[in-house]
Amino acid sequence: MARIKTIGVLTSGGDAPGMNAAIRAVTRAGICNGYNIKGIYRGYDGLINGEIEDFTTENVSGIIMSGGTILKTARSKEFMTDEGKEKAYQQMQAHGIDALVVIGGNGSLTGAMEFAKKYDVCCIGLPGTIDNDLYGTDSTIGYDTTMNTIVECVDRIRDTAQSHERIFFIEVMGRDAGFLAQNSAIASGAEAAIIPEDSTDVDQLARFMERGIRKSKKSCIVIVSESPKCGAMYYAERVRNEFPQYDVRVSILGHLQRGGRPSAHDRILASRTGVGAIEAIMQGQRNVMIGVRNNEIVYVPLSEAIRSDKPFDRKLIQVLDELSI
Ligand SMILES: Nc1ncnc2c1ncn2[C@@H]1O[C@H](COP(=O)(O)OP(=O)(O)OP(=O)(O)O)[C@@H](O)[C@H]1O
Ligand SMILES: O=P(O)(O)OC[C@H]1O[C@](O)(CO)[C@@H](O)[C@@H]1O
Ligand SMILES: [Mg+2]
Repeated sequence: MARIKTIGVLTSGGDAPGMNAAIRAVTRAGICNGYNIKGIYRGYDGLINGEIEDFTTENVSGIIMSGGTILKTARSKEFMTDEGKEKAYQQMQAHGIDALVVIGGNGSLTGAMEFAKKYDVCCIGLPGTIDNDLYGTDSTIGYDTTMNTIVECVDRIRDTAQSHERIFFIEVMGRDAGFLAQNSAIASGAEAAIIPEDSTDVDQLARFMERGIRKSKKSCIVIVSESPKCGAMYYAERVRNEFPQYDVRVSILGHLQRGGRPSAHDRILASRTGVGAIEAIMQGQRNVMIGVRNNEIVYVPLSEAIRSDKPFDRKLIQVLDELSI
């Protein structure tokens, strides 16, 4: 493969706090090491449509502290087709882009992997998603900020739950992963979490109600991981039917979880992995995600990073159970 001179950077999938810090790090580390950097707007859609701009260090001034993504983002249906990928490749050629840095979640990195396979281009992934569902990195950019946002919301809901002696089911994001739900439940002192990782044969609601009643607490907070069928509404309805003596309310936190200033942790993770992406390119790495494991930068093949079985520490379930008596 010819020497890489120009690197394109894009954000894709749901925005996540810290994506701007990652764009800044890729741009500045790239420029420091002699590369041309091009910002690609609106994710893969922008690549397909040629929404591409030369980036200087000024393009990324004053953004480290902002949520969202200055490059905008998209969930591109077209990139999932062969024709879409072909158009994207043609645009890369036309703009002289030799390598792509894709900041996004498991879907975005799946797209990068498929693209790299088909066209033999260098794609480097950065783990940018609030869901923390990428394999091979301890945390993803955005996860820590979102966790803190959830905890702040739960603290507030706790005040009203206690005053009215109610059970609250609070629904949080996470797609198919319960990291946000389980850890925010521990951090906010919630009474229970209902998560996909624990949904095998146990009725999580029955288990909680049994424990909850034993505890004779008058107000309870249950964090529920989003799910198309069994979200917070579903469990609240069940309690209304099966335990009519309780006063139940639901709060779905929704997209407020994705906004806001990134935490220091996410800014540092984004900065380290952004610099790591440029170092990886300089070392001739291809088609890897830059992660951090045990405080060390790691290169995770994209095919590994998108695995759907990121380990979930079941000890966390016990921690929550024992501390919520
Ligand atoms: N198999 C695939 N082939 C090509 N592109 C894909 C593929 N899977 C996903 N993508 C691209 O990645 C985009 C983002 O994926 P997705 O909506 O799953 O979000 P994500 O990157 O996982 O982020 P998050 O989960 O945080 O929102 C998709 O809209 C699509 O453009
Ligand atoms: O903003 P959208 O497209 O509704 O996506 C929501 C989804 O994106 C995420 O915020 C990030 O993947 C999920 O937790 C959530 O299910
Ligand atoms: Mg995802």
